[in-house]
Order: sequence, then C-alpha cells, then structure tokens
Amino acid sequence: MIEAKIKQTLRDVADFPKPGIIFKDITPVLHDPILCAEITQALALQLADIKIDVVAGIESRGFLFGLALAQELKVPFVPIRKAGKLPYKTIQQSYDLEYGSATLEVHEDAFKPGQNVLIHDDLLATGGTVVAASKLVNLLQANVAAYSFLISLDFLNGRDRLTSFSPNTFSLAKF
Ligand SMILES: O=P(O)(O)OC[C@H]1O[C@H](OP(=O)(O)OP(=O)(O)O)[C@H](O)[C@@H]1O
Ligand SMILES: Nc1ncnc2[nH]cnc12
Repeated sequence: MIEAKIKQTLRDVADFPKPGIIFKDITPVLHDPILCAEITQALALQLADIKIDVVAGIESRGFLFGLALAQELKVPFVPIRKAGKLPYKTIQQSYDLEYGSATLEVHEDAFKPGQNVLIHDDLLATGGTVVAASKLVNLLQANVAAYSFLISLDFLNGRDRLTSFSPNTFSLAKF
C-alpha cells in the first residue's frame, strides 16, 4: 500500500528548521524511482473524477511531483514561486506557515478566468501556504478544483482552512 511505503521511506528530522518542529524529509522518497512513479500514478488516480485544466505546484517541493502529475494528467503546469523569482508581471500573496512567513507569486497570465486548478504541494501543515496559493488562483478568476499532497499533518487541522476554496483535499500519507 502506497501510504505505508511512503511512511516507511520518509525520514523524520527533529528540531529542523526550528526547535520543536519534526521535519518530514522526503529526500529518501526521491531516491526511489519506483516509489516516485507509484506516487505520481496514485496522485493522478485520486483525481480521476475531478475536472482539472491546470496543475499549480508550489515552490520548491511542490515542483517535484507537481510537474510529473501534470504530465500524467496531460494538462499544463504552473509554478507558484517565492517572491522575487518570476521574471514577468506577477501578483503576490503573503502568508504564515508552520515555521515562518513568506510571500508567494504567480505570473498574472498563469491562469485563464474559469479554469479549474489543482493545487499540489508535498506537504500540508497549517495550510497557510496553500491558502495563499488559493487566493492567487481566485485573484485571477480561476477556481480551485482540488488540493493534492504527498503528506498531510492532520493534527494541525490545515484541511479545515481549505474547504471554503474547494471540498476536495487528497493526501497519500496522513499523520
Ligand atoms: O501548511 P503550511 O504550514 O503552510 O506548510 C507547508 C509548506 O511548508 C513547506 O514549504 P517551505 O516553505 O518550507 O518551502 P520549500 O518547499 O522550499 O522547502 C512545504 O513544502 C509546504 O509548502
Ligand atoms: N513538519 C514539516 N516537515 C516538512 N515540511 C514542512 N512544512 C511545514 N511543516 C513541515
């Protein structure tokens, strides 16, 4: 089962990047090409009944499986990046996450009005990051069709913050 495989392969690192945080390190997962292929297929399978026009992945770990998922679904990929990285005209949104704060940006022509956007990231913690990404999607008059994650830290209740944007939140490994 994919959930057990991901949980067995992940590495917990205590007190990174701040004391008290148990960091879920996905680099051992990336080291296993068969598991990576299984993850990409499992992410796509969860979304089989949902209309998706574009996958948006969040810098940086959301890029790793985000592009693979877009390829699997045969739809375009849009990078949502940390401030100051995108070269063309952008819109911005600031947010707090489990261990800090940051600003996300997307190109102002990244989504067309009415498009159905799947937001992908490696991990859902407090939900601050994907709420900011969702606001960017809505600012460009597109819809959040669903969220997909490899991992969710459900004890932090990030899912509750997402229901006002989309009822569809999927994760492969729940803690
Ligand atoms: O649900 P939240 O509390 O918002 O936290 C989740 C976010 O935190 C991590 O990203 P980070 O900002 O550490 O960036 P990285 O992907 O570049 O490592 C992770 O990849 C998610 O994007
Ligand atoms: N505990 C955690 N491990 C890895 N990435 C994270 N992003 C936010 N919280 C995290």
